[in-house]
Amino acid sequence: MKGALLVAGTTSDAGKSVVTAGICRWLARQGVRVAPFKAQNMSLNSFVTADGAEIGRAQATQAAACGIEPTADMNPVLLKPGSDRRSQVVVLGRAIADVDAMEYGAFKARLRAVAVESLERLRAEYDVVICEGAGSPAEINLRAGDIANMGLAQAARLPVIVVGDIDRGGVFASLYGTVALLDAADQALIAGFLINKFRGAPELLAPGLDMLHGLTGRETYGVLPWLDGLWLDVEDSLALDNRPAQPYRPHSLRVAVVRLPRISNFTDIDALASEPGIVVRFVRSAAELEDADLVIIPGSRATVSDLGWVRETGIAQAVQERAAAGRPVLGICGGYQMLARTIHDDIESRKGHIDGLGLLPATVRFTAEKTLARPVGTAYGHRVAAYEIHHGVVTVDTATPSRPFLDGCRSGSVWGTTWHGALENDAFRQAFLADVAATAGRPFTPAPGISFAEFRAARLDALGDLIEQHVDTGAILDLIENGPPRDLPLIHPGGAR
Ligand SMILES: NC(=O)CC[C@H](N)C(=O)O
Repeated sequence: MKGALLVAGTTSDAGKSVVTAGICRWLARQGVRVAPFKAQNMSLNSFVTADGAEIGRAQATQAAACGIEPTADMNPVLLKPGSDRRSQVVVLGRAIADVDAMEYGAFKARLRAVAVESLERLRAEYDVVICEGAGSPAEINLRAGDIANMGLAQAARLPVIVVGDIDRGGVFASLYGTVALLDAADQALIAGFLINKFRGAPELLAPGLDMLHGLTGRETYGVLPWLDGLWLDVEDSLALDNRPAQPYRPHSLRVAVVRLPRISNFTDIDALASEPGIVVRFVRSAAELEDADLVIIPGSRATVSDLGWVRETGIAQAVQERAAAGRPVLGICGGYQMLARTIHDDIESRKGHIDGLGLLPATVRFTAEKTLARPVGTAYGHRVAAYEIHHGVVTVDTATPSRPFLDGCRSGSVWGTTWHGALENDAFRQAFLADVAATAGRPFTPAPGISFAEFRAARLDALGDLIEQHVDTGAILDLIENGPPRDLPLIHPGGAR
């Protein structure tokens, strides 16, 4: 079979990434040569491909669902917001500009061609490409310049399914309204719907689906049940904030991750979810650090401004007191930079010389050039493969004694590294956690035989199962191969007359 499909959504966080990953996994299991694609992604979770290109983390995970190596073509445009107004624009894996929304408009026409070419290359290489939209296709103010939703679907003649999140409520209005707000040509590509995050009684939903069909002439291809505890690296930070706090148990290792305003690559923490007996909480206040065995300051897209927030919230002082008391703290990339003595930044914040928290003997200097790398090293006697994404270059001050830790250092109970993904390495993670537990005085021993790769594969399989069990897969295959049904009715938007 050969073809493609675009998975759009009524809102951000409707579940497009998860559905795309699920369809990819299900197709790959059928022996189909399939690849994921997202023309334009806005995310602070990114990944470095084998050839050193930066792409959205979700596309890397979807590639894993397909059983293939991620490439820059799978996410040709990545926007990384550094403030409410400005984003770094990454094109085919390289940061090319830092722009506001108006300036970005000027790039768009060029980027549509880039995205369409990437998709064409993927379609030449793979039999099926499952494309993920961005936000909602019914952002009518942005339709003219769109490259990720209907603009892409038109350019590449893609059939489209729209995913709606029933847990938010208003799912019928948003599905109907999404179609009705589009012009006739766009409507002709919208084949039907998927309902996501359903946890009610199917018999109560059924009449609504019939009515939706009557109103739109379009099928609902499936109703996906709510899946608890899917802590997936395909999620964005919106989903992160909806995560309920887990209870601490007496023997659990308690990890508090500082929820920085511009948190990036929080998927680093994901590997901890594979360890039984670890409870991870994202925290915003100093008080919440108190009972944690390990505090992690994760990556940040805006190190200096997030460091300002860390000081304002009192978290800085709490972390300094912890370190003085010999309690564990780990800084990763932006978090590591914050733990340094000084930061020189004329690039990201343009704030010049800033004092860090001074918990590690290190100095940070921001450079215009972005480091994108896939380093391999050793720690605790185990091999560690990781990835790096940063402008700030940290130099460890050898005049002050500290111990090496990955590419960074350890001083007392404070560890710092620029490396993302290190915790995915099983033997290293377990040795590090055992050290943390011993330092914190917590009777926690990592369970033997845990494999993050297997844990991740099992989760991707669960998504494949979700599609297999709850979606009319025959109809999806038909869409992929033959495009949208030809007789789809036009919904007159109505409007005031
Ligand atoms: N990945 C990160 O945490 C990046 C840290 C910082 N924003 C830099 O670019 O250096």
